[in-house]
Amino acid sequence: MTNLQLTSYDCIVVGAGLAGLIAARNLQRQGHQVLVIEARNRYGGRMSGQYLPSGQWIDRGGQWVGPTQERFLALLDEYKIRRFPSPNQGKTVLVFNNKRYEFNGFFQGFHEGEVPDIGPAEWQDAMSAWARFQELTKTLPSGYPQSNDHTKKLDSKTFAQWIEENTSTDFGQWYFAYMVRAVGFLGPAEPQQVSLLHVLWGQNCAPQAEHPEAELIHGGAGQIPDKIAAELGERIRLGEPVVRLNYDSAGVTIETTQNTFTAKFAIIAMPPHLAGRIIYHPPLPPQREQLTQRVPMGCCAKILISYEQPFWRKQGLAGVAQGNCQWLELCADSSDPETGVGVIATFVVGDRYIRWRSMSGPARRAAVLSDLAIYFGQEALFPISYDEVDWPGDPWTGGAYAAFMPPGVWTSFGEALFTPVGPIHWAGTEMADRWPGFFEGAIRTGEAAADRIALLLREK
Ligand SMILES: Cc1cc2nc3c(=O)[nH]c(=O)nc-3n(C[C@H](O)[C@H](O)[C@H](O)COP(=O)(O)OP(=O)(O)OC[C@H]3O[C@@H](n4cnc5c(N)ncnc54)[C@H](O)[C@@H]3O)c2cc1C
Ligand SMILES: [Mg+2]
Repeated sequence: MTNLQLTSYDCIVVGAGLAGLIAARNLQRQGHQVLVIEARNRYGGRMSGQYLPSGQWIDRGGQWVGPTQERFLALLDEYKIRRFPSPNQGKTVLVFNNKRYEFNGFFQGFHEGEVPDIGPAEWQDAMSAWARFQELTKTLPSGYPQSNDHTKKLDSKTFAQWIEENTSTDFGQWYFAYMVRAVGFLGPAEPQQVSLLHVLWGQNCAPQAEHPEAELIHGGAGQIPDKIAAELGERIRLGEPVVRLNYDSAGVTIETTQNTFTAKFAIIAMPPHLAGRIIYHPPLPPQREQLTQRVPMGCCAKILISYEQPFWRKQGLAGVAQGNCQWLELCADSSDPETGVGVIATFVVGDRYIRWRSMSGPARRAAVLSDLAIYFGQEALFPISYDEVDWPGDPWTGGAYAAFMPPGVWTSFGEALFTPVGPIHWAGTEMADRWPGFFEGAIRTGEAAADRIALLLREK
């Protein structure tokens, strides 16, 4: 038995991640009665931080912001949160097939600066395939992928198939696998798991060329949820998973594990697979039911390793590394110059994650540190702290950084991602048409959902 709460709300927002918090805050600012219901005992979802004993913060979820992420930048400015350029002075390390290279450049699809000394045929193979990839992205119109003959063809292929057809060297193959596995394109995913159409779409609406990792935040992105939540005060309930949602044209009745609430509208602000776990009555349209069975989260753990100092700088290294090592394909310097502590953020992704997660805690740590030593030298073996964030093992997220589309999903079920069902509206970074998978996408969908509900409330 759950307790029926007598107040009826204008809108109940389910999920206090960034999208849900923004939606609720914006509705409340317009004078509407809102309630936010969150499963976890904390706000923020994938926006989550922590201070270490050293005084250095770490972001357990997302951490970076880039110059074209306008809504996120506006939010940072609104709360007077200061940023700093992501440290990248010095050489990048590339380790490919057990050979180590240092170079004054970087590549994640498009490349900048010096080219690594990988061999002209290998580099040329990657670059000419990149040019073809770019050409192919231009064949998609802007906005969500529509369903037509062209997109259906692209959606019938995995990214692995495209890589196979367009590269002829080991390095060329890895160049693209790295992009989808380490960098993301929403997911991240192993290339054989993701639709070519999805990758092309990700490249169009969230391109690395716009430098989404250009800046970091003093004190971390994880400080933001508390600031938004402070404005909502008592209107957020933590530790109450929503289990059931009944709806009709008059509104919604929402059951949590403890209580029952009613409202005119609901915004479900979470990744699609979690939205699909709620029991809806009447059942959702079959297209939506089918969609939420098909949108998996990326398989990725984040690891933050800190050191007395950013020791790699003494060797002229940037703290940025990429390569096909056994566990780590991407490392990034996340040291805040104001603390002096050295922090490397890294990820274990895809099939590497599955193997790594089956090992003991000490073995996982040893695996990560030994790869760091290959990239940055023996000092990497002696951190002052080591934090693993196992997002796939966390039932209230289920993976990182975000969800991705396997073949056939966009063109058969894509519309259900954002189409409201009666009084139920959707939000969350996965359904953004600009910067999906990023904080920016989450904010955009939260703002859009609040705008739509505000309009509907005026009409009611
Ligand atoms: C490791 C990692 C690194 C990332 N790096 C970056 C980065 O550097 N820059 C960037 O811009 N983005 C990054 N991202 C992505 C960014 O964090 C997300 O896009 C964003 O935080 C998603 O917000 P959201 O509100 O859409 O979803 P979430 O944050 O997932 O919020 C959903 C909320 O719903 C709650 N919930 C789920 N089910 C229920 C239920 N039944 N009842 C009640 N509540 C429920 C969850 O607990 C959660 O709080 C990263 C993410 C991860 C995980
Ligand atoms: Mg969030």
